[in-house]
Amino acid sequence: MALKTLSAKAAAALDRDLMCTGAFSIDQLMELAGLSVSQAVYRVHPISKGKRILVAVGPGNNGGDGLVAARHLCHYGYQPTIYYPKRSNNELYQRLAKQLEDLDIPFVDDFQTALQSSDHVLDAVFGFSFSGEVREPFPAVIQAMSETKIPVTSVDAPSSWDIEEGPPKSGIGSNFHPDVLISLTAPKHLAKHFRGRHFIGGRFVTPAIAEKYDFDVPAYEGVDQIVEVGPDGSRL
Ligand SMILES: NC(=O)C1=CN([C@@H]2O[C@H](COP(=O)(O)OP(=O)(O)OC[C@H]3O[C@@H](n4cnc5c(N)ncnc54)[C@H](O)[C@@H]3O)[C@@H](O)[C@H]2O)[C@@H](O)CC1
Ligand SMILES: [K+]
Repeated sequence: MALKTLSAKAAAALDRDLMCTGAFSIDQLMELAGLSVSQAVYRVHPISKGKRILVAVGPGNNGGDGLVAARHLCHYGYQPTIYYPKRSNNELYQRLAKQLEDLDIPFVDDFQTALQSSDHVLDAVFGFSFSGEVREPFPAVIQAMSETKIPVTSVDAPSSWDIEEGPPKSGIGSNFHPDVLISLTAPKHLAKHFRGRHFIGGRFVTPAIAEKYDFDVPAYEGVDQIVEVGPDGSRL
């Protein structure tokens, strides 16, 4: 058995398909994505390992998943802190941020300082629409996540990795190897280069969609929104 993965192009088409033919709204997909991410963090980093979760939030939907996950983590009893330097005018993200502010979750401007008093980092900077060289202000964030001894969980992609090819050969991101990856709906090609703990979240996909995009829907258990898989995609 081999891990079935999607290109960035297929992942974007799948997303559109879920919303057009699948009748899901973006809010729903983001809520399900963020819920899966929160469960993966709970699985790898139970509260007994430390409550302080630093969430690095990027400007797109990957960042939105991070905002949703932070809300769920707060309700589980964690203390999230949000680094969100490029706020969008998009109403959806503004509502997600407001929901966090109403829970008194702090937003900080200095990622490196916040990192020093964190127990776990959630990397929700870039997902499958990332391309090119990392632009400001994110190079220092990727560098800090590469160097920290604090465990890092990446949402959908280790931020700065090429979606098809994996880690860059040199420069920013070339030494970024997060401990955990949670692939949303289906792993992207870069997952073949990932060596940490790998989870899949996407317990809403119809068999027809999975067949159309040729990926495996793992066997979820109980009320779980995530499944941990090995390098070949089989359930652990
Ligand atoms: N079905 C799914 O799989 C779902 C996926 N979602 C999430 O949505 C993500 C994709 O979201 P988007 O398409 O909004 O894109 P991303 O969040 O991957 O990133 C796009 C943003 O990053 C910026 N960016 C791209 N390259 C950059 C660079 N080199 N330097 C600095 N900034 C850069 C873009 O300007 C844009 O603002 C997925 O990876 C996943 O996390 C969910 O929110 C919804 C459901
Ligand atoms: K990410």
